Amino acid sequence: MKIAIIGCGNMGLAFARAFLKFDLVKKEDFLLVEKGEDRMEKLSSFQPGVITGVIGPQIGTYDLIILSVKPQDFPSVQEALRAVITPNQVVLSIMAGVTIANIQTVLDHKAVIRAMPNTPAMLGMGITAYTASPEVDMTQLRKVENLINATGRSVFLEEEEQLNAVTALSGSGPAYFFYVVKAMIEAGKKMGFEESVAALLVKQTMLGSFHLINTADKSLDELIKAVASKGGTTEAALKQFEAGNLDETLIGGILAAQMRSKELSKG
Ligand SMILES: NC(=O)C1=CN([C@@H]2O[C@H](COP(=O)(O)OP(=O)(O)OC[C@H]3O[C@@H](n4cnc5c(N)ncnc54)[C@H](OP(=O)(O)O)[C@@H]3O)[C@@H](O)[C@H]2O)C=CC1
Ligand SMILES: O=C(O)[C@@H]1CCC=N1
Repeated sequence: MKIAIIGCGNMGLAFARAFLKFDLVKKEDFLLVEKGEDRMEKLSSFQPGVITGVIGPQIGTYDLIILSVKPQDFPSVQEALRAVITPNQVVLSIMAGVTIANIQTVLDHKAVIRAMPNTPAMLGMGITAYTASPEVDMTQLRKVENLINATGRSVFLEEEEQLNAVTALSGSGPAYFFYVVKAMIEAGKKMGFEESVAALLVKQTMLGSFHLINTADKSLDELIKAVASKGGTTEAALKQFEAGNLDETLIGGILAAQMRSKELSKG
């Protein structure tokens, strides 16, 4: 399969690397479109078939076009892409909040898959939810699904609207996790540890706890209870979290992310 990627930043490149790792695409079958000079230089080590700063007619010869620019940069590629896109191509967009209908209209192109991955895709440990316009046939959908699965796991959604919630939950989710880890490391530093020691304590705690969630035959409440002894240290921390409505704050933040995704959908 020949793939053109428009916007080769964090996610565009993570996708390209994952496809290569699983031999789903040959290096020479990539066309990478990128704006930044320094970024283009970085891409050359990747040795793709073509690296370019402009969208030209050659794009029409690729099977799949991945749109991985920021939503606000999408207008900068629309006109050029609309002029060269061909009917048999499939567009895969990972842009937050940009709807299939919008992409179809501005590109005058019907076969569009919209997906929302997350940054663990860089390690092949991402989760991507996706949906497709009816004009994407089953063979095309399966091929793209295989590509997405090289970046981790995936889930097909019937309702495109749900991608706003996915964006808020798992798309942005890694940042919430890093935020909590960072705060815990800060607490460790405040208690007198070197950053490296605090980071080791926190990271291993998060890793082990994640595996407990996945393997222990206990609910999250039971897992919390198993740590929090009556009258003990954990209870003191949890009381403080509750007093500050930490769970409500987190839920509110995630709903704000969903709202932002909906706003982006309106253009
Ligand atoms: N980061 C994440 O966790 C996730 C991001 N997404 C979505 O993925 C998309 C990409 O995000 P991310 O990879 O983080 O962003 P990046 O900024 O890292 O990558 C986007 C790249 O596109 C380049 N670009 C901008 N305009 C053009 C253009 N006209 N032609 C070619 N290249 C262009 C940018 O260059 P320059 O920097 O010079 O502008 C940049 O290098 C976004 O739409 C985002 O919503 C989805 C899921 C998760
Ligand atoms: O913050 C954003 O808009 C993108 C979408 C999900 C993660 N990053």
